[in-house]
Amino acid sequence: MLPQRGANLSSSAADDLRSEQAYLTTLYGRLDGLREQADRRLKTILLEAGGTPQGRTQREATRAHYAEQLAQMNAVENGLCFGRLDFAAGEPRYIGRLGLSAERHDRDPLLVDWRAPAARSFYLATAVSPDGVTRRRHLRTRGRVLTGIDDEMLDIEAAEPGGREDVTGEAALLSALTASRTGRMRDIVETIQAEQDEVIRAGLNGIMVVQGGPGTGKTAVALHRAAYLLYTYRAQLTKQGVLILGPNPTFLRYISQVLPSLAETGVLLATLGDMFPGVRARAVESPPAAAVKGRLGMLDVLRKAVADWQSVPDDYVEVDHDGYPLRIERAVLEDARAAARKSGRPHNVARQIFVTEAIHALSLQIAERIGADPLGGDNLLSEADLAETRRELREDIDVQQALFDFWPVLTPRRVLRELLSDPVRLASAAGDLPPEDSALLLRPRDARWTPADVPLLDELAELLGVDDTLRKRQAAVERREAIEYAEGVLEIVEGSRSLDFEDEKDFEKDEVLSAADVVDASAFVERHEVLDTRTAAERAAADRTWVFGHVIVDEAQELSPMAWRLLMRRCPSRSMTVVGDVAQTSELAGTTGWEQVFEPYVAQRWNLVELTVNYRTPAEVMAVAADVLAAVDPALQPPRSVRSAGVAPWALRVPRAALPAEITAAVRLESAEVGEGRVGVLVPEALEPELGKHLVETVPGAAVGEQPDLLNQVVLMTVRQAKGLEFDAVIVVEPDEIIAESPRGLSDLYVAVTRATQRLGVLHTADLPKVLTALAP
Ligand SMILES: Nc1ncnc2c1ncn2[C@@H]1O[C@H](COP(=O)(O)OP(=O)(O)OP(=O)(O)O)[C@@H](O)[C@H]1O
Repeated sequence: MLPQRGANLSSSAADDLRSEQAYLTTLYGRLDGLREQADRRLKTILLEAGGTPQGRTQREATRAHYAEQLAQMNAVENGLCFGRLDFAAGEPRYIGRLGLSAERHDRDPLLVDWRAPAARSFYLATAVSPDGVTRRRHLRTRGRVLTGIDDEMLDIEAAEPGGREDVTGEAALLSALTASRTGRMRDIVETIQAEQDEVIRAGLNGIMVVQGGPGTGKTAVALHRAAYLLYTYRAQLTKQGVLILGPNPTFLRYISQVLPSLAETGVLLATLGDMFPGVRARAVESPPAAAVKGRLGMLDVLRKAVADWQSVPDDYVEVDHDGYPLRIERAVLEDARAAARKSGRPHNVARQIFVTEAIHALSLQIAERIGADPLGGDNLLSEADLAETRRELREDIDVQQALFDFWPVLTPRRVLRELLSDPVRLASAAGDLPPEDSALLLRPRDARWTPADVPLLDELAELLGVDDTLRKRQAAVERREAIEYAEGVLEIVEGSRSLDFEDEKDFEKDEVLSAADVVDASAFVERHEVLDTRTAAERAAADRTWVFGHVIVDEAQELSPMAWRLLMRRCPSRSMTVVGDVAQTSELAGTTGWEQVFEPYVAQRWNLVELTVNYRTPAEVMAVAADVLAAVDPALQPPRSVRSAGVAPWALRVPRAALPAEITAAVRLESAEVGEGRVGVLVPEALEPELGKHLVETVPGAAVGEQPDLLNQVVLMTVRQAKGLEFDAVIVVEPDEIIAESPRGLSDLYVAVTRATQRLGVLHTADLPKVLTALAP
């Protein structure tokens, strides 16, 4: 029998709770049933072995399918069902993190996935435009227990006085917004707002830019959009994968729980520093140096740097070949180089042409010496002799080495490392780069990679290319060896056939097939080749040339033009969601206008969507932020806060010598105010070491350093590190220094003050900067 779908509209609150709990229990029962079924099937598959290569591939796909189903069902254990819609006519509809079908297929689903079209009214219906919905109900749960119900009546007459038209599910939304932060971002699936829903459910094609002020839910929307796209275009996107690019590893950890809680794991979360396989670029460098690396002017520098490795001798070099000295003249190498360059192929690929041309010229030189007709006739060497001469030259180690010296096989890392650490190479490649810029690039040879190096490495990988012939030759050799090995194995099997069965009296040898009867050596190799069982995201992470089905960029305003080139290469279909705020740009090579970014790639063919409501920062704090924003650019509008916190932001002037101790005191006070919540102390870069050291000495468990753990209750960091994060209480230290530290200092201060979800305080030793005078006592 179908469970009764909840209570009718007139039931009492207690009845409602009871009947909704019963429905929840039914849903969990169904989930458990499906989970057991998937688990059983998975175990059966894991016990199967052998079979044809095709059979094994199919089995692997089925295994992955059940494993994924199980992971999804485990992920939605908390908050499985969070909403219900009642309609003027028909059955109520329950909305959850996952769809659950009824056992009988002719019945309506028990639970509708939040991403399904049938769930959409849950996010869009309003009293003015109810779309047939009479009531939206939010179910609050802890584990499998229902703890509360929030109802919204959606007919105008029944609407509560004072209710707001601009938000849906106001009670549930406010409860989510005022909850203490935990150091990990939560999903917002229960309270997505209409303007956010539009972005989340937009189609897959084209570039959509989501511009929104701080706290408008850009990150939340980007993550939910990834989950929506994977649900709606699953076949396409699980194969190609979805990339989410975030600003730094701390931020990635902060958002890392959101997609798993939505039962989606097939997404690659990465920073720019992760985008070159084999390199984890984490070192910090000066913002001006990063800015130079981010500009398109670097393209010419890199091209020249590669060309500089294609050298020629002043006059000639001499090698020993076949017992005779062989002169390799400058002119021969110049001609070979010109031919290779003319091919337009990447350096490592064009190398084949260089070598072929040079060897050809040298073979003629040798023919001249040994094949000259003493009687003055044509050269005595035949075409076959010449081919043999070329083969000998090719195989001569000394010749190979000489040609290698003039056109070496190069890796991006080597070229970039040498370029940035060798003043002679840098000066030669710098070209039109102003000397002060190229001076910023120079660094020690053993310097660690920085995120701004990654687009340069990627660009060099394109300029250098990979000479596949060697790799293919190597793969063919390996396969030949594997077949030889397989033939050996089959011979052993064949040889041991009589031994295996010799004790069996009634054994009819000819009736038993041995391995060699059913499989030849090459099929044997295929069968034993390891299947690639990695997900698209895992394979993409290891492959520089991977092309993603969709790319989502967060804090996109910080990316440099060189970084955009890298990203566009990963997404030739230009299926992208780009979220950011041009008022928050800190990176000097970042952007302050989206047109500049996309014009070169898609001209006008990109969409701009704006988010206008701030869900994070209360009105009192936003009033302070608005003054800072006006100083960044008077044309920019701050987003509208959805709530006020009832707490006025404060500022306190303290003597410089007392600053560390005053921070500790303020942290203690704010910690007491926010209870379980988080306190963030945002400081100028220059003061971070000193103030961080003092804080960890005086506040046990405070997190500081390059990648502080946000799970700690108190975290001290620079504004740059705090990009995209939030804290219940924020203490901004020395705002005038934050402004002075960078040409984008005002934007940095804007970011700093908008990190607060409840409380904001400012500690300063000099006069308050003009933009914060509203805080003066
Ligand atoms: N519809 C919503 N329901 C509940 N919480 C929401 C909603 N939208 C946003 N939030 C919350 O508001 C806060 C800010 O969201 P988010 O970090 O995505 O904003 P943002 O636009 O990326 O901000 P910033 O530009 O400052 O990084 C988060 O705590 C997020 O969970």
